[in-house]
Amino acid sequence: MDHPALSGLGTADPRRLLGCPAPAKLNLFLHVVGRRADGYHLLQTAFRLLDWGDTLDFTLRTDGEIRRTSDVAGVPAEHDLVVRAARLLQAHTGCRLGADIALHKVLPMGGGLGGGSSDAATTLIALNRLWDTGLTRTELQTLGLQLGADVPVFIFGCDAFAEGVGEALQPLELPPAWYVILSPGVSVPTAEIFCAEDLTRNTPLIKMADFAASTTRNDLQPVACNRYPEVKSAIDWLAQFAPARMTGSGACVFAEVASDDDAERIAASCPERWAAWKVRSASRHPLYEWL
Ligand SMILES: C[C@](O)(CO)[C@H](O)COP(=O)(O)OP(=O)(O)OC[C@H]1O[C@@H](n2ccc(N)nc2=O)[C@H](O)[C@@H]1O
Ligand SMILES: Nc1ncnc2c1ncn2[C@@H]1O[C@H](COP(=O)(O)OP(=O)(O)OP(=O)(O)O)[C@@H](O)[C@H]1O
Repeated sequence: MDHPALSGLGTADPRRLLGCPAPAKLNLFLHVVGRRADGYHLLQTAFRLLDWGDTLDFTLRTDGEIRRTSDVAGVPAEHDLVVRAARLLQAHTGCRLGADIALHKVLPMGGGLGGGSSDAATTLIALNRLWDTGLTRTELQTLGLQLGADVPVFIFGCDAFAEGVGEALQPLELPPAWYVILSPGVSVPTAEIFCAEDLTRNTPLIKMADFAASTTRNDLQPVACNRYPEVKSAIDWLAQFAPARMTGSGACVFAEVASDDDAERIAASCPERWAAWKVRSASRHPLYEWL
């Protein structure tokens, strides 16, 4: 019988899954609607998956070790969400297999693009396959939530309207779109923004059907702009071309534009001190069919 990993990306070797994508997300809006007793905030947000992200390679080990085989600047292996995700899956399932994991980082860290969370989600999805541990999508989402509030949506695997701390997900049908994304060159710690005294925490609830860019906002944006003026400068610059907004807790900002050409032109004219990308939406996670 074929090992499930045989149909892995980029290899026919059942011990390897190479080039597994970990896509970025945008929060098209983000409302803070309350706070739980444990300090975590209750949100309403729209997650949009993007056709752009990190990639990971997984190689089976039979000795149970989890090793990260690539360097990631500023993230020691023991803190890496990828390593933590692999250990969590081992502990949860009692699996005695291990893995060498190479992480090829493309997404800016602390960017609000969910890079670390997506890396963790891809690790759970890929190792569940490589180790044949057989967890369902829902079980992996629940496990992923232990690693971070943004992990479940990547396992859910499509654009979503999210409530709770971001884990109560409903699929969202959105037309394909082009975005320009700017990184203003600062890294914004998520916890610092959520802990800020000046954060609005009582935005009224909306219904999913009422979601529209014009009537929503990112409640974390004013706090991040106050503390990191480069975020505000990037929004102001991008807003010359199209309505611009911060994603997640920042620092990246984005605008939806009409075409590939517009995205190319705007990204190319970005001030040199910032990085800019033209990015297409992706309605499905590339590993969606693996669960
Ligand atoms: C801002 C978003 O990216 C929007 O999608 C997420 O809410 C953040 O998700 P994340 O990066 O996976 O965040 P976590 O690693 O779970 O949490 C980091 C810190 O942010 C704060 N936090 C996060 C999520 C949330 N709903 N309420 C919070 O108050 C907590 O202080 C937490 O200690
Ligand atoms: N594999 C990883 N990739 C990126 N960051 C990681 C990883 N593992 C741990 N981290 C830590 O997590 C922090 C946040 O990284 P990440 O890129 O996910 O932020 P983010 O895009 O703001 O996420 P979010 O949108 O989920 O808040 C980093 O500063 C880093 O210290």
